[in-house]
Amino acid sequence: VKKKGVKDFEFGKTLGEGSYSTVVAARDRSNNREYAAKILDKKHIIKEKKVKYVNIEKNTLNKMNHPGIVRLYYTFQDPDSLYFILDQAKNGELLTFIKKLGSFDINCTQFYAAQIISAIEYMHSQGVIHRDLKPENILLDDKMHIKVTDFGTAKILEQNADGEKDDRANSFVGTAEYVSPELLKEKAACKSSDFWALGCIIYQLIAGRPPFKGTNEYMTFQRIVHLDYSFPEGFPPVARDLVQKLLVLNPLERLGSGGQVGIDQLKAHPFFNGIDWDALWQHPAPRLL
Ligand SMILES: NC(=O)Nc1ccc2c(c1)=C(Cc1cc(-c3cccc(C(=O)NCCN4CCCCC4)c3)c[nH]1)C(=O)N=2
Repeated sequence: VKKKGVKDFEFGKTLGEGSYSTVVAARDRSNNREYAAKILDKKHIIKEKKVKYVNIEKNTLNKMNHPGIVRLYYTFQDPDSLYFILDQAKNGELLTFIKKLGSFDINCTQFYAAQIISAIEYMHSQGVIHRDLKPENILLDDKMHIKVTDFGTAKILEQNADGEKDDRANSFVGTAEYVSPELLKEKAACKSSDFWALGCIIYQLIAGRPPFKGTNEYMTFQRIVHLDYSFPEGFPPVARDLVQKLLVLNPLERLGSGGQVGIDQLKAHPFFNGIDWDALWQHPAPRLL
């Protein structure tokens, strides 16, 4: 099969700008299929010592095959740039909808939280921790189903000597409001760190703002490590119980931790009563009101 290159695509409007990448709409000239091209400037990547992150993103995305995770179709380069040809998610970032609507009702929150759990369950089954889950990295496709993206700061848990996957990933990453206490205190993320971020996202979908937000990053970190947050009036009790079981300082005691058993306990939480986990990706998305 001939390897695709820049000439095989027509590039269009900018969909997003990151610190090390620009995402533009791309159309395959041979079949008119639409994609998102994530374009990275080689000089900038090298100068900022981000080559490692580019390889992590390519290696993790190449392992993924799940409806809730953005798919990597092709990679190629030209003299100045690296190109990742990915799924285009027509409706952009979940964050845009949270800002537009203020907050989601319980039915929409339940659906999107379930889709995020399904994507986390799959990532973890592949030995991948995302480490930077947040509404900006959760995209919405034309069916308003989610597609998790931005695996540049993900961690592939390596098989260690006795065949066990080591479960701690060292190096600081993440976005202040969603960073887990263990990452702040021990500089080590684990699978459970993704469930901490889930707790922050569920809180934000209902409250319209993340639970930990200080006037600066340091104050945000202080609030996290001291579990300094509160629920607004009218926060539904069943959602409150779920968030309180996710925003637990000890990663081992956090709902969802403990492998598949932990994830099954999370999926069995009363907040998800009525969710058919097997039909989740065939189910039409609820209308966002
Ligand atoms: N860091 C990353 O890896 N970033 C990525 C990766 C893959 C990817 C990615 C980012 C994408 C970003 C994206 C951004 C957008 C987008 C940007 C700006 C506006 C819109 C837009 O308005 N879409 C129409 C629907 N709107 C949504 C908001 C309310 C009004 C109606 C979409 C669509 N897709 C994408 O489609 N695929």
